[in-house]
Amino acid sequence: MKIAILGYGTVGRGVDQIIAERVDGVEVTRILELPDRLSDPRMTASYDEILADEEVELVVECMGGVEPARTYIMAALESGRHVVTSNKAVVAAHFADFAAASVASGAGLFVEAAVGGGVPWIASVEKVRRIDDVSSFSGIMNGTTNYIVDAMRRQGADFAEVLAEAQRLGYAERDPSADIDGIDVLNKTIISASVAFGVACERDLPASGIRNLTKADLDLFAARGRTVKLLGRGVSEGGRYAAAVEPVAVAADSLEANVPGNFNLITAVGATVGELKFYGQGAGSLPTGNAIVQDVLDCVSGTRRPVYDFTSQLAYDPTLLRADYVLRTAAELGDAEPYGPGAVVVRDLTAAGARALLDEALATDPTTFMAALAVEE
Ligand SMILES: NC(=O)C1=CN([C@@H]2O[C@H](COP(=O)(O)OP(=O)(O)OC[C@H]3O[C@@H](n4cnc5c(N)ncnc54)[C@H](OP(=O)(O)O)[C@@H]3O)[C@@H](O)[C@H]2O)C=CC1
Ligand SMILES: N[C@@H](CC=O)C(=O)O
Repeated sequence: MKIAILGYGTVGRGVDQIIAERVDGVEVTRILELPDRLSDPRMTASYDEILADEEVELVVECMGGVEPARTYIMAALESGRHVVTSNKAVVAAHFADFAAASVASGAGLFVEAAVGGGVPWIASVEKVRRIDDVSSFSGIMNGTTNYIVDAMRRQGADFAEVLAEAQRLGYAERDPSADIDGIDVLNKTIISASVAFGVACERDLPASGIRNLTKADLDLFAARGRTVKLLGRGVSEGGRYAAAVEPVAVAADSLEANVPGNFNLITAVGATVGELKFYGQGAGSLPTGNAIVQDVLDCVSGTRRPVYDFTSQLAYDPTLLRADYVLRTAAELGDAEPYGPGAVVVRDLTAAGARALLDEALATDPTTFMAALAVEE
């Protein structure tokens, strides 16, 4: 099969390298690149030229961003080209439109690499759903922030320095605010909830990140047998679902606490299968390129052709996610109990209520950090 790659950055190069070195029967014949960087005979700056090439049957989109990625993906699907994308921002924003266009034209839509980098998460959730409803999912879905927290915790590294290293290694988003403010995990959580629950997921989910996390915060939690991980979570029960993104203070001996570097660990729960955990590199050129090439191979062989159906009648109910929350803040908060030096705990908040409380605290103390307390098993 002849394919085109849109965007020749960290992920696009990884895809090209893996196909060139390890895959027979797939050829990258076209690459969309910016006009001042046409360094390879396969490159063009014209997407129309790629669409006009009838030999190209599949388009790999790894440019990032919402536009023009949305327009290019829709045009490919409408022309009957299969689409494989790693771009969670555009999928989270337009998943239902892409799914409808894919069904209408019969072209395949593959989004494995958009969540969990090299971890085969999306295909596994699809497989779980052949037998079980997914009752919950939860996990570390961002390599950059896991890399940062791991280095701060194990090496006492400085937040800004280690973020710069994650950028150098190709883990971080173009604007790393998306990583450290939880936006990247929000997009991945929306996609995961859509696939896991078969619902057009609410986009306005509670989300917070680790921008204000300090070594002192990690020490505070360590003294209580915990560490902090940024988690995306979703739950579905009784015809309702909820999802959220937030730092969670997990037990120091939990699997999540001990996930190193750029690795992700995502858990799904189904009635008959029970708990399943998926672990691997969540970011980087070759792991993410691998996930894309796996999708390409599924498409070429016809072994997997996801059909996304978002017609489930689940109602969004943010009260399903509740926890106790620790805030390290100089702000005075009602209903708060002491937790440690400079920190308080507020009991039994919804994730949405906690996000509102965080905003209130940030208005007084912009350095406030908040984490949910994971229930001790
Ligand atoms: N890096 C990773 O580990 C992972 C990334 N992803 C996702 O994959 C996508 C790509 O990420 P990544 O490879 O890291 O990003 P990069 O910025 O490294 O690569 C994107 C490339 O696309 C180019 N580009 C942007 N717009 C256009 C356009 N209109 N025409 C042609 N080229 C264009 C960019 O050029 P320029 O830089 O000059 O704008 C850049 O070279 C993103 O959606 C990201 O979220 C998903 C999983 C893991
Ligand atoms: N910036 C993202 C890249 C992969 O999705 C991350 O760090 O996980």
